[in-house]
Amino acid sequence: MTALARTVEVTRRYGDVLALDRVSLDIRAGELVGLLGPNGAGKSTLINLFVGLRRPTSGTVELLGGSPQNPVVRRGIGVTPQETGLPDSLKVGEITDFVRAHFPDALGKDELLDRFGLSELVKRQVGSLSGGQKRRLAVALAFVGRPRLVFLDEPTTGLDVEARRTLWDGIQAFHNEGGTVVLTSHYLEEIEALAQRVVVVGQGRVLADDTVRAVRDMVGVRRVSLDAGDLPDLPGVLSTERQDGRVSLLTTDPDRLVVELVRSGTPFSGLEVRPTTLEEAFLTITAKENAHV
Ligand SMILES: Nc1ncnc2c1ncn2[C@@H]1O[C@H](COP(=O)(O)OP(=O)(O)OP(=O)(O)O)[C@@H](O)[C@H]1O
Repeated sequence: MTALARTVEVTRRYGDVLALDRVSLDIRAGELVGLLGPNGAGKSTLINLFVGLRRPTSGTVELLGGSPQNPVVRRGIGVTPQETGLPDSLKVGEITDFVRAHFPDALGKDELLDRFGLSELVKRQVGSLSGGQKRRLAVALAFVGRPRLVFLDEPTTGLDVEARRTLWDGIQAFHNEGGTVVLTSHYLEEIEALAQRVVVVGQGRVLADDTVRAVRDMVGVRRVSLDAGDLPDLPGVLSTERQDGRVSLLTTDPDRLVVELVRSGTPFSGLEVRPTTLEEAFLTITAKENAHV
């Protein structure tokens, strides 16, 4: 498969901060790749290097067979950075037309707005939109120029469930037609809904590059919380915290843990099992790995 974007041994420093550390990555045509990792992992830096907003300190970045610094090359991509500023006084339809005018074969306005559930907002000024609506518009605009490759940095942060699903549908439709997508997310759920390939980034390095399933097993840590006194030794516990009589256990196998807890006859109440944040999962896994060194 052809690589549409590639980094080779890319390092990026900001002063003393090593944001990316010799990252080599190929984004192949037709892929939907999720970049997953905790805050400060280097995801945005990687996207910014791919789209030419930053240059590497060392190593090379290729985009669509050329340099990301070349504006002609960049015309073939769509980008929604983590933060965007759209002019408040323009209407949704006007902004869409403005962006469309930059591309020779732009997507029709109605089609674009329909795809991203924005049709009813076409006459609204951007300043009057909710945060979530603005974000959806910003993401939609990445698709205006019929790009071959789209980079979305945390496309759905701050969106409610329904808005998130509408965006996912728009992104998925583009991908189903053969489009290539790279998106960053903190949400494993989002990556699972969209991507086949997950690249886990941590401390500037690629920690894993695999299928969603394989990575889920790696970071699929759950938090089991309960009100209880002393607990017996339970299987598969990665860490234990206790606060005000409430115990929180992190585990990759909550079912087994709860079965063993019940079997032990230990009195407890208020049992709750919920996903951990990715950050918690990473901290746990890293702490465990370090403990074994
Ligand atoms: N312009 C900058 N100047 C100095 N340090 C920076 C700059 N941009 C990023 N960094 C640092 O580089 C590291 C990687 O940041 P980056 O924004 O790429 O991470 P991220 O994975 O996108 O994080 P988040 O999920 O919080 O957006 C962090 O330590 C960050 O503080």
